[in-house]
Amino acid sequence: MTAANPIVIAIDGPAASGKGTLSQRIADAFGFAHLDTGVLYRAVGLSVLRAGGDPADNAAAARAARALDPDHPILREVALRTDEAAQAASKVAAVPEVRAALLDFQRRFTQHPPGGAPGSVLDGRDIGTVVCPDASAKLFVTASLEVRAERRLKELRSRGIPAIPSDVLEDMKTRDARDSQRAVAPLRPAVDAFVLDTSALDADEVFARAVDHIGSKTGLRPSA
Ligand SMILES: Nc1ncnc2c1ncn2[C@@H]1O[C@H](COP(=O)(O)OP(=O)(O)O)[C@@H](O)[C@H]1O
Ligand SMILES: Nc1ccn([C@@H]2O[C@H](COP(=O)(O)OP(=O)(O)O)[C@@H](O)[C@H]2O)c(=O)n1
Repeated sequence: MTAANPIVIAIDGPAASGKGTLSQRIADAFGFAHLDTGVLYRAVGLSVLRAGGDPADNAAAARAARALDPDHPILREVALRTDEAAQAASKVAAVPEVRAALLDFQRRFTQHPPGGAPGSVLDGRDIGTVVCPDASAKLFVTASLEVRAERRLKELRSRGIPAIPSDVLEDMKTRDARDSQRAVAPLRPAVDAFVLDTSALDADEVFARAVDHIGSKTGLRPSA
């Protein structure tokens, strides 16, 4: 059975800041479900490309967003991790109809966390500001552009996806700019978010600080 008011932890930040890594650890530690919302935008972008369309075409992007459901096989493809999918994602992400369709998807997840979990952790760009403004705790995870590009390069190579350092850095700059400057749900910390610069912190240190913050907001401690 799902709790009446499931807890939501919101984790936002720019590309490769460590949001996904932190979110999964928090979800595991507190027994919550995790939704990487970037995957939804990547799936919409990739669907449009696969159909031979242009991710900046509002109608095509909106159609793909409305067709996405939690069982769609594209959500599990390795191709979602490529720069091509990331760029397409940040284009469809500027389309208001896409954001509206994905808002419903995300809210359903928080209201009924899979597996009857008592709460959920969502990571993205606008979780604390738009998707879950009433989240129990909000974190904004960031790091310098150079550190983030280096992390993404290592990650892509470890997944067997070929990557050129200067391209990865440029991709990140372009997406940061597009995500921060768009009219709808731009990337920015919520006023009540705890901002965590991870440039000089390893994943364990980031996790420890996040647990302290979540504890101070909710009174909860990790159960695992
Ligand atoms: N604090 C950290 N220090 C070093 N590497 C990290 C840290 N956090 C995450 N990483 C690594 O950086 C890469 C990007 O992290 P990820 O969590 O996917 O970022 P995001 O979800 O913000 O795009 C991954 O390979 C991850 O293992
Ligand atoms: N909540 C979200 C999540 C992602 N996005 C968009 O989707 C793109 C890919 O998101 P992501 O989280 O997978 O990207 P990375 O941080 O992993 O590089 C971002 O550049 C944003 O344009 C968004 O607009 N809102």
